[in-house]
Amino acid sequence: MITLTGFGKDYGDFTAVQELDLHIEAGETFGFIGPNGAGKSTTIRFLATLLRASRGHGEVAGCDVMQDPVGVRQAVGYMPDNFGVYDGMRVWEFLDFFAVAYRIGRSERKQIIDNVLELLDLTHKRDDFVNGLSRGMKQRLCLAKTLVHDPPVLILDEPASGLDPRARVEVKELLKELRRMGKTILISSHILTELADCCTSIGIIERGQLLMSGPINQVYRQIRRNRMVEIQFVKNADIGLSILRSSPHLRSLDHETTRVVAELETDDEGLATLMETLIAEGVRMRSFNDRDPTLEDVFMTVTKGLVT
Ligand SMILES: Nc1ncnc2c1ncn2[C@@H]1O[C@H](COP(=O)(O)OP(=O)(O)OP(=O)(O)O)[C@@H](O)[C@H]1O
Repeated sequence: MITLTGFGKDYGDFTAVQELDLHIEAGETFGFIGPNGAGKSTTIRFLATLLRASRGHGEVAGCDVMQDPVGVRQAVGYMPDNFGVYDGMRVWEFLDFFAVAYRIGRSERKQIIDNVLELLDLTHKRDDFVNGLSRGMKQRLCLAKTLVHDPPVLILDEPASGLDPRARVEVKELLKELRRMGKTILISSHILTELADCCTSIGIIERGQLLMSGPINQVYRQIRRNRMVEIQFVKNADIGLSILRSSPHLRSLDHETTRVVAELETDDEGLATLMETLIAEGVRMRSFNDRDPTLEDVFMTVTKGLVT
């Protein structure tokens, strides 16, 4: 649904983005992660047809970003990192303004606006003035305006920045809902916890270079070949411990009475075999938890902290 091939952008002598290749499948929620100044907004603004590439090209929903910007705009709902709202406009008028810009007919507009307000839980604010809304509500309204033309692709630049924890959770829930609706979503952030549980794939960018990208679990696995397994024994913990200690895959072991954290250099098959052996030897467990590294582990491993 979104492809970038050799995309690069220079501002004068400064290269903000080098040669970036990216591929995002339909239905993905892609987290675009990088420190401040890494080149996220530059890439996003190109995809939103607001900036010309210095090299390379891009495609969104089958439309070439440079050759067919109108096609791209029809397919994309774009939320910039800094957005303005107009004074003296009511919430429904703000949405109506964008609906008109997308040439949606008068007869359809009211229903569309009602639906979008309901989805974003803003129905009760319909007649309020936009500039009187809280930051969280303004952010939700801005997300609402990206949806009025029902685009298959959403490109959201730091949609949860500056929000309090409750509003952040609401944004995450909304993203999940939009994914369920079949939208392809590209969301940028430098706040990792924000993206960890709502993305299906991620890309990590630093100093204008994509350091790593792919399905989130694959990226985790690439970072840490060893698996961290947390086991809670109910019976025969001593047998369980000796099985673990004799495993050729064991790299480290941390245990306290009935709870064990074992680091094993193995794959899914290896873990399944271990579980089988434990059960066959009469070890009873109440949990066997293959703990993934966190997004923060991945980020710290991949980036070098070169951009400030
Ligand atoms: N119009 C511009 N002219 C000159 N340099 C620019 C311009 N826009 C961005 N840059 C520079 O390009 C680099 C990448 O900026 P960009 O805004 O794409 O980063 P970002 O990853 O979105 O950062 P942030 O998380 O802080 O928004 C930065 O060093 C920035 O200062």
